[in-house]
Amino acid sequence: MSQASSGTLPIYEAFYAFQGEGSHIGRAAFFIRTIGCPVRCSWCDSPGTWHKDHQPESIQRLTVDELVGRVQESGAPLAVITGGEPTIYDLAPLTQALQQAGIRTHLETCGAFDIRGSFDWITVSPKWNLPPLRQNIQKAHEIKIVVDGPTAIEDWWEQIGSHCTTNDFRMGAPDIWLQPEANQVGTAIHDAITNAVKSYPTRYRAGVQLHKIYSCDALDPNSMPVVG
Ligand SMILES: Nc1nc2[nH]cc(C(=O)O)c2c(=O)[nH]1
Ligand code: SF4
Ligand SMILES: [Mg+2]
Repeated sequence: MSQASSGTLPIYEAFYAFQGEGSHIGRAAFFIRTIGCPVRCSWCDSPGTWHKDHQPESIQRLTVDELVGRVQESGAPLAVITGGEPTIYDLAPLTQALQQAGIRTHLETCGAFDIRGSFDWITVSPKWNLPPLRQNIQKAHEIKIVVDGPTAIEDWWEQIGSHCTTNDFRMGAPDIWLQPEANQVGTAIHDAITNAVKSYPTRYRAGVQLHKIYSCDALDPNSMPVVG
């Protein structure tokens, strides 16, 4: 995997919006989306980040200082580092600089790589093409399962359930969000999620991609078009 060279990262987009998913849904957040993802999910909504080695003109490599400056200018209290798959890079210089500037650091990752950096919040969204490491499931503050078919919920529980020390949110278990895959939104997936939440009420939460309903990312001209 390639490394960030001397305090720079290849950035696909950096924009100000609100967190559209998970426990921080609706909170103002600055998004830093790195380029490069070896996972290649069929329904990826950021496939533009896949151009790991090919860098069209629109793709920028930014320094940590530039990135922190942009977050500060925006006024956002937190920065969501996402991708692509951001953990293919050493995120320690960026996260340290953000935290020193008083900005909280949140991570969106598939969990398949070592996490290098200091994060206030870790979201692991596991992907079958490259399943997560046990230690990352244990580090996660929340787990986001993209429900892309009728067996997705039980298949993922079989895969990661034993990695969780407890499955009861009252005992400090991470929230496990069930989020409908955008192209499959419809009654069957919604019903499957509703039934799972009712059957396992301490384990699951029903999720949504609120930013797609609002199209809020597009309000910032520095955001790239969302697919799906
Ligand atoms: N507004 C907004 N919220 C998000 N939460 C997770 C996102 C992601 O692409 O990782 C995302 C995103 O792309 N936009
Ligand atoms: S892990 Fe995320 S960025 Fe990578 S292909 Fe899958 S959905 Fe897209
Ligand atoms: Mg997205």
